[in-house]
Amino acid sequence: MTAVYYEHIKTCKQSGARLGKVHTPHGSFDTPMFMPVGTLATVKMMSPDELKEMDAQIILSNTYHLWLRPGEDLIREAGGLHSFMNWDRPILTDSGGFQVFSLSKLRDIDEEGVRFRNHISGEKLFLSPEKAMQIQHALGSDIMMAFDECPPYPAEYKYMKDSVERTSRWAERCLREHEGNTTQGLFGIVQGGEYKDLRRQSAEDLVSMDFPGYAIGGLSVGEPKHVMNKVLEETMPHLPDNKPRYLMGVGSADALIDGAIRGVDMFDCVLPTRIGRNGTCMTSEGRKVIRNAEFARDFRPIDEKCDCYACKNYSRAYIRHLVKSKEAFGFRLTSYHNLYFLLNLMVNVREAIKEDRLLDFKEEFFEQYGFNRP
Ligand SMILES: CO[C@@H]1O[C@H](CNc2nc3cc4c(=O)[nH]c(N)nc4cc3[nH]2)[C@@H](O)[C@H]1O
Ligand SMILES: [Zn+2]
Repeated sequence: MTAVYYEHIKTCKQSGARLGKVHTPHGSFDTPMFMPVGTLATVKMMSPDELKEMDAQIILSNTYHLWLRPGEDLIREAGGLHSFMNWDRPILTDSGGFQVFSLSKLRDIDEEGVRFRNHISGEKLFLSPEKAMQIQHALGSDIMMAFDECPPYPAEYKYMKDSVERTSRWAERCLREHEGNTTQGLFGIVQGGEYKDLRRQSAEDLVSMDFPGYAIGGLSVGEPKHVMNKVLEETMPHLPDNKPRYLMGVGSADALIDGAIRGVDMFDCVLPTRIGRNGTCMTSEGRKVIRNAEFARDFRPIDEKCDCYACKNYSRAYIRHLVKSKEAFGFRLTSYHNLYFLLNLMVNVREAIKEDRLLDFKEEFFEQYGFNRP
């Protein structure tokens, strides 16, 4: 049995979405699942106890950021990321490719890897498939990601084809570097942009290398929602049913539901904590910008249908006051609620799959959230 493996529980008769579990060396998690992002070895503003309180079953961290600061050697000396950040449940680490492209201006890519400048110190750096594996080995994450190129959206067909073929060659180099490692699972990342034939080629290349799981990359990079859904529908048939599928960087409520319907098992996004830090909350009636004047004397909870710590104990007026005053506790409450909102959404999605009614759930949720409103 590999370090990371998928257990299929059932498929929703109404939607085709699947209920499952992913088993890892640090425990298992239910799918479909949302994974809170802890880029710099912390899910911003949240303690591990609070994350457990909201039943976060797996969190993310990031190779690029931790390599730059504090450095993978220090984390290895600490006994790995789990002991460094006191999190004893599963951790998934992204491989750094995407972050190089989204954070470092001066960079160039060739067969060997990516040369770029450290976005903090400006020093010249080089990241290769092998280096990305070595860093994740030092971090000790349960699920590692292959080193890939996530081309900008949109990208020319020729560029995308060359990039997909290089990403497949890089995936082989990652597997070679990872050989013999029995305590960490390595996922391949499917690329190909919005080109159906390139998505197929990328998926077939990676499936032939027999990864324990597959991510769908190159999305949530500014493309319209219908393009994301189309790419998912065109990619899923080429991925095996007995392995997890992870849609990278996706985190709005509607995208999580639409992704689960199209067979996605794992999601991550910085959205809940990022918008929480500027005083915006996800609620069952859509997003509310709690810092707005309309909430100054509103003594209701953020979301009257939410039973999270923030909604059980504090009002919109109080949280608005804290956020306007730049009080950290205010951002802790909005972050806590937003993470809870998405984790709880996935609890409801899993329930709906169990009861073969995920399409009905989607309709009810979209109606209430206001997605269907013209
Ligand atoms: C919508 O929020 C913005 O967009 C990002 C989320 N979107 C996203 N797409 C991704 C694609 C890939 C990929 O193809 N490969 C690898 N290795 N990692 C990836 C990570 C990704 N994250 C947030 O960071 C935020 O800035
Ligand atoms: Zn709440």
